[in-house]
Amino acid sequence: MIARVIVDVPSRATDRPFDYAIPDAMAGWVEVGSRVGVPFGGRVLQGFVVGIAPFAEVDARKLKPVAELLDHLPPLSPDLVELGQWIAEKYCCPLTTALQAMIPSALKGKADSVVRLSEDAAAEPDGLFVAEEEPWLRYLRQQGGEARLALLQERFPEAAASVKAAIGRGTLEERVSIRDRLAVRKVLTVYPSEDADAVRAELANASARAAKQREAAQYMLEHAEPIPLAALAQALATTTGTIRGAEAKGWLAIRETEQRRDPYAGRGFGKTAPLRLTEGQQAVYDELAKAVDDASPRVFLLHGVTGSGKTEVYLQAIERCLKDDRQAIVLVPEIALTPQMVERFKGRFGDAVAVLHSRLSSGERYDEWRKIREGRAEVAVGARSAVFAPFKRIGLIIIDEEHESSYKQEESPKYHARDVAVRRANQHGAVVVLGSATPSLESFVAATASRGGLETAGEGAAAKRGASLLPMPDRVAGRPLPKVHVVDMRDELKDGNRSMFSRQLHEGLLRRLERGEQSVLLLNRRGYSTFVMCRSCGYTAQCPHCDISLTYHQKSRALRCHYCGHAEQEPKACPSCESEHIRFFGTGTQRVEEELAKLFPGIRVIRMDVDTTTEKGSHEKWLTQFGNREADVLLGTQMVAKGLDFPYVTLVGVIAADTSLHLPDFRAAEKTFQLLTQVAGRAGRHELPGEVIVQTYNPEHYAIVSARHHDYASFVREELKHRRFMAYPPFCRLILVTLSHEQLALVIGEGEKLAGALRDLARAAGIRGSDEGDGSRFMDVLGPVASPIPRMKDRYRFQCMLKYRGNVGAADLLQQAIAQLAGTNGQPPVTMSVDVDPQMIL
Ligand SMILES: Nc1ncnc2c1ncn2[C@@H]1O[C@H](COP(=O)(O)OP(=O)(O)OP(=O)(O)O)[C@@H](O)[C@H]1O
Ligand SMILES: [Zn+2]
Ligand SMILES: [Zn+2]
Repeated sequence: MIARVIVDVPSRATDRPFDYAIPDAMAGWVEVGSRVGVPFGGRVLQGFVVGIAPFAEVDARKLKPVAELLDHLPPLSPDLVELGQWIAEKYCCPLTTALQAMIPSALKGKADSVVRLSEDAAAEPDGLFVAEEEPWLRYLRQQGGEARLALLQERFPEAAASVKAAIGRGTLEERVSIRDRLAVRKVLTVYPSEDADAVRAELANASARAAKQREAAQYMLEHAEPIPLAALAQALATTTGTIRGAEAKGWLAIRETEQRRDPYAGRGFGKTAPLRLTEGQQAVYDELAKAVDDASPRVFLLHGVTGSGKTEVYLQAIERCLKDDRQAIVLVPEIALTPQMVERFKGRFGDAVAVLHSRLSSGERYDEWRKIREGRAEVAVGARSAVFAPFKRIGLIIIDEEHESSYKQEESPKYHARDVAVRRANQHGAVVVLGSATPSLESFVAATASRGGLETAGEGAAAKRGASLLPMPDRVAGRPLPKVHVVDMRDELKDGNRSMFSRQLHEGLLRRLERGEQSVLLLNRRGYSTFVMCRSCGYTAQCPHCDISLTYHQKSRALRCHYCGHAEQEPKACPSCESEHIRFFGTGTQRVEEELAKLFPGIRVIRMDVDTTTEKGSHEKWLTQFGNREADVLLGTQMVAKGLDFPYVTLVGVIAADTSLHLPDFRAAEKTFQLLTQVAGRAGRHELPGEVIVQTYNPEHYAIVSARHHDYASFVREELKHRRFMAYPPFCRLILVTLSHEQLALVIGEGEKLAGALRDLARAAGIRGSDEGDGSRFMDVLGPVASPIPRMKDRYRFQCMLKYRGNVGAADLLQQAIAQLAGTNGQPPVTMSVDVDPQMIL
């Protein structure tokens, strides 16, 4: 039999299956989805089996055999391999990149060379043409004749020649294996002896000297439960050696067992029972339950205002799905994957929940992943990549806060979890629920297009199957949405208030302090930087390697580049005009915190931003403290806007609403509206009514006006007008190609060639531009133009944008165009990065 293998070299030239013979010993073990080591260009590389065939396409005698099988259970299933093929095609990336994204990082092994003495050489030392006193040889014998080559090299750097010679003669054999970066964690565990009566009898007669050993044996007789060796030693205040002594006497047994890392171990999750659904929830649930029972693929957009009880609907829909003996995946934005969220799922489904997110160690993530694959979990809750959870029978995939841009991966494979989820649901006959209080325009339009007659690009995830809209317009228990006040900061300045807090927000905070209620303060930092500027000449400090302002870090008094890490000292005088009036501008969270302390002496503030949440578990710690009312104010960036549900929060303040409004991104208004609506939704979710104060310099902007009135519909109406006029998604689709290289001329030249090739290919295929024809099917090639960040890490960046509509095969044309630019090595002379359906235009 033949294995078709995709080797783990992410390049265009190797992006196809290569055939290998399956050795007899491995037959039956190698499957589609298996991870193997295969000889390739003089090395052994890791690869995935994507097909098994009876015959090779090349001369069978030239076929090399698969060198090793890396796992006994294949890490990928055939349906995931197929999904990978779809991703590679849609997002223009090598198949290996797509497949690698589906497995935990702990499984991404690296090649490792092992040398061992050949049988003959080991038996017959004289047969070796190396002096017996060679230290490396002595070492090798001590190690039982085998050692990692890297270790040998490290210990005996001078021995390279004689080791190589020995390999050349065949007295040393080299074997290349791919070791996982991380294996299953093993612990030594103590078990009671199988023959308890015999032990009892022996103990009765044993000498008094081995008191501690007897104690250990006695303990195991009384406690039938196995216990880790270290724990037993500690409990008995003795050494592990003593317990091993008892083992030697046969009084107990010590075995190696696998320890599973459970990041939530020891945390009691109070069991929750399903709530009685409100009328609105019930109507939605009924629809979902029916679809889950049907087991045919469907997509729903659940548009429920903040606090409408979407999570409870998810929980009960999952329950329904589990009853059918099918599994469920819940995707949550990384930033919202708070303990609060995890608790809700663990509380309902207990141990059947596996949690996958980036704050887990790679070992923990590996164990959670295996819990899914081995069928010990039925619900996976996780960030973007949890869409690849290795379940066998998926019945339901929920994407909470579906509008979040973090569902799009920014590195290759640049997939969107929403689209992947829809594809995966099709494979499994599963239901997809996209939930949000502020659905993305793409999803909303897809779910209403059939009814409203909107003609759009119509290829989005939701559009494929005609998504159905499920509205939940009211909060549970008739609670009102909070009142939103918009404060015009220009008026504040006119009236002589130069503080970053308007009089209203100041007043609001004061009242909360008096009443012992809590406030959430959001500093909108998107598009905001804390930069250093000279007030005399306007000079701003720039990174010497990237065309971007340096960011000021107060703690270290240093200027740092967020793209390349370049750091320098804060300047004392302006490098341009030598003025001393150079200082840092901008409102970082640190400055807000200082200002709060000044204005409200004794105020207790928890600050959450990238600086205070780097440590593992810090996120969780801050939120627990806030939940316990150990602070008056939770101050933070975007991360305080999502998913939090605290009963004593009655005020939400937005310090600078419009910093994100003027970004050079066609989604700027949409993102601002979403952020404001989401953060406003944190207030007054329980008995106490809430209030929101939004500070802005653009009070008449429709994004702000709509957020103020909780009016999603009017926002969408206005925004769609702009999108249609500018021909942006959802009225077309985009592919962004970024070219980068150290040489500017090369980048521009290749950019011109690429754009030219694309235009020629389009013309040859009979595809017109948007200004010709009726606009229902077109493709425009824009650029090349300098990227918004024109230089990064000393590399110049130019971009081309494909704007298209209808079935034009844009990704395919792009691949062809790039292939035309490729040199003899199969690669174009500059780096090209392709982003299909880009979320970040920056
Ligand atoms: N049927 C119900 N009866 C009583 N309380 C409910 C019910 N459903 C939900 N709740 C409560 O209402 C509150 C808001 O619900 P939930 O957090 O699920 O809203 P949401 O729609 O997910 O909001 P957001 O989009 O703001 O995160 C929660 O405290 C939840 O426990
Ligand atoms: Zn100056
Ligand atoms: Zn830089």
